[in-house]
Amino acid sequence: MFALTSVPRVALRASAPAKQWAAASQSIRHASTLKEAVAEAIPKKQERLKALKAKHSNTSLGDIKLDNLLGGMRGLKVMLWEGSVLDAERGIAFHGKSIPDCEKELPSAKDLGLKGKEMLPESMLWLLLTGEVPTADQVRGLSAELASKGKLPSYVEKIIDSFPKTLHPMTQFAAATAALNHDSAFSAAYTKGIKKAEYWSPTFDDSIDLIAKLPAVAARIYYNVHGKGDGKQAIDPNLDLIGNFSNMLGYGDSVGMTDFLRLYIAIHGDHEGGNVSAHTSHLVGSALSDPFLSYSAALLGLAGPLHGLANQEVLVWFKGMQESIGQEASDQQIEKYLEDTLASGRVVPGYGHAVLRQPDPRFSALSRFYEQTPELRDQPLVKMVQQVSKIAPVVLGRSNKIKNPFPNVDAASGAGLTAYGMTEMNFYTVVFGVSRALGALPNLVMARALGLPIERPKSMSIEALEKSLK
Ligand SMILES: CC(=O)SCCNC(=O)CCNC(=O)[C@H](O)C(C)(C)COP(=O)(O)OP(=O)(O)OC[C@H]1O[C@@H](n2cnc3c(N)ncnc32)[C@H](O)[C@@H]1OP(=O)(O)O
Ligand SMILES: O=C([O-])CC(=O)C(=O)O
Repeated sequence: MFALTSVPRVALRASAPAKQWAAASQSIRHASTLKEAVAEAIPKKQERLKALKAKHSNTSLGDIKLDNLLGGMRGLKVMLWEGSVLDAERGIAFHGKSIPDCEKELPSAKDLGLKGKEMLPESMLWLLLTGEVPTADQVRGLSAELASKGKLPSYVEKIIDSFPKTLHPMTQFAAATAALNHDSAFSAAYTKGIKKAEYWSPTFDDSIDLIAKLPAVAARIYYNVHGKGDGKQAIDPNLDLIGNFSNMLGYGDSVGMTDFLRLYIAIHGDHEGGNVSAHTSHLVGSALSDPFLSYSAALLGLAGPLHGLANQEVLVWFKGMQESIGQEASDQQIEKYLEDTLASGRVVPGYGHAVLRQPDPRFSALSRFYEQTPELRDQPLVKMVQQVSKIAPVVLGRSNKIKNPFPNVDAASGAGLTAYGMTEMNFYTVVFGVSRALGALPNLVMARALGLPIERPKSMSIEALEKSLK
């Protein structure tokens, strides 16, 4: 369906004049498939990168200090990442668009005539890959394409069914994702000797294939571990990606849950390139591992408690607090519980951030959803999330080491899932993992389109540092 021959010619000529690129970019709104739109966007990016390299190859972007080396490389500008940029004060922007911008501009469930009103993750995927807001028709076409590719091969179903129920769902998710590489178009093309300039095309095909299949992988794990859904992962060709995901998970009758999942998955999709999951997929992909392997590695990073698993940890922490001080706890009791958590040497999950220095706009988007949804507003856990979000910044702010005392997205996300009946907290990071592919995989496509090299930073031993800093 996506043979290279269907790619418009303009996309394949890297050195056409600038005017032509401008025309190509305007025509993206008329591209009928996402692949056509990406093919049209790529030459323009190649041209801009070429111009930057020609002019600024030796321009400094900042010094490297010992603190950077020892401090998890914070603040070092060392990666190219096209989908989004994170500002410490304003939060995430997807090709310059904030979450409220996206909520206004991206085609929503309502725009496609579906039940619900939230923006569709397909719209976000289109924006992340092309930098353009798609039309409702383009999103409808993408939804149909994803639905047509969503079914799992039976060998993967068997692999998932062979896992013990006690194996953490994230381990199952990463293992099944890696196994999908059996049918990787990129691996097959590479083995045949595809040219470097064409790498992006099978990378795109694998990426779309994986994004299409992740909901079914997740739902099968949910069914096996928690017994929800009907175990069949049937796909309705007339539904959007998340409409189908919600059905497979067994929540399809709840418009509220389906729409909440759309918002959740759209806003968790990308958080620039340096976070652990995104960076991992970029790093692994830079060795030309295919998208299934690269994203499997990303999921293993997402499974860490300081990153994506924090959404599970938040619920564990809330449960512990409710058991200790009850559901109707006073502000003073919560303050004391927070102080005790800090004193015990544990982190308060859902708070703090490596880059953000203000409340996470994704937290605000989820809070807005809760406030505007009558069936959620008065749920005890939702109320507690809001209550803690007012007290924790004060308590954490008293510590002189915590740089950001405000809530991040993980502080809010589990409460909505719980309120809609998904009480199995060890599945929450899997939902995050269905989402993060929207950002990580487009970056692999762009990295290959732009010919980025294998990532290989320099490391130093203590001895080497002592010598070089003498
Ligand atoms: C989708 C996401 O990944 S969002 C992040 C999800 N993770 C969490 O919510 C876990 C809780 N938060 C944290 O552990 C941290 O804030 C992180 C991992 C997110 C960021 O880490 P850093 O960039 O190192 O934060 P920061 O520079 O503020 O850390 C300084 C110190 O404050 C501590 N600190 C930071 N946040 C917290 C917190 N929420 N609770 C307790 N201590 C904290 C750090 O552990 C560190 O302590 P140390 O010097 O003894 O090692
Ligand atoms: O940006 C980060 O480091 C962590 C984060 O919020 C994300 O990946 O969504």
